[in-house]
Amino acid sequence: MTKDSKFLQVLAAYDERMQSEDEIMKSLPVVEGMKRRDEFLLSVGEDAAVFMNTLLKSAKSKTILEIGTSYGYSTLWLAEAARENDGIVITLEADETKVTYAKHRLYEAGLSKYVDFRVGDALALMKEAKETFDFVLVDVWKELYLPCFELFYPKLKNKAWVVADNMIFPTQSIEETKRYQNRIRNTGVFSSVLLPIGSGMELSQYEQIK
Ligand SMILES: C[S@@+](CC[C@H](N)C(=O)[O-])C[C@H]1O[C@@H](n2cnc3c(N)ncnc32)[C@H](O)[C@@H]1O
Repeated sequence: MTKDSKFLQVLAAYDERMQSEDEIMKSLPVVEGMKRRDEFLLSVGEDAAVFMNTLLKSAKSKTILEIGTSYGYSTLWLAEAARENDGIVITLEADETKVTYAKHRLYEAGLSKYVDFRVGDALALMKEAKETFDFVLVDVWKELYLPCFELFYPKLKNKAWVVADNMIFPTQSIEETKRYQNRIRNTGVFSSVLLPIGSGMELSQYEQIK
């Protein structure tokens, strides 16, 4: 993994924030943690990020959709691959404060040019989107996985990759993520596998019926 120094500096800042947040989150009762969830990065974590970054580069994916920017940790990794692929990350987030932070970090990493930040409700933004996608990361609140899928499915290019996070953890949202998993597997047009990376990722590749 060769990454430039600006990327590594920004990554170190995220890692520092992540470590202190992990301690706070561990000390909070589940209900309190849920109430305060907007304070935290809630990132996919490094293993999942490295996996997606590598996959994007091998697949040479150009039009990358991220549903759930949060504070931009996963966006950083997707954008680093987009730069190599001469592509773009379109990232959707409802919370403007988080987007402001993410924009600042991506600017520091020298990757702003490769990210199109769209602020608002992901479902509305996806309905408006004119693009078709080579890669989608689904990492929004879990009750939205299924409605999000119905909106991006018609916008997938042939052989597009779709990654959905939190298929294994947290266990409280397993019912919702399972519903997404059943839906994508039952279409019959995706090859899909559950990977024990990070919080569990459903990796699916779309293959158009000829
Ligand atoms: C798990 S976090 C994303 C983490 C991020 N992908 C990362 O790895 O750094 C989920 C994000 O989805 C956002 N979100 C929730 N509902 C949304 C909606 N309807 N439209 C857009 N964003 C939404 C939340 O504000 C939150 O920041």
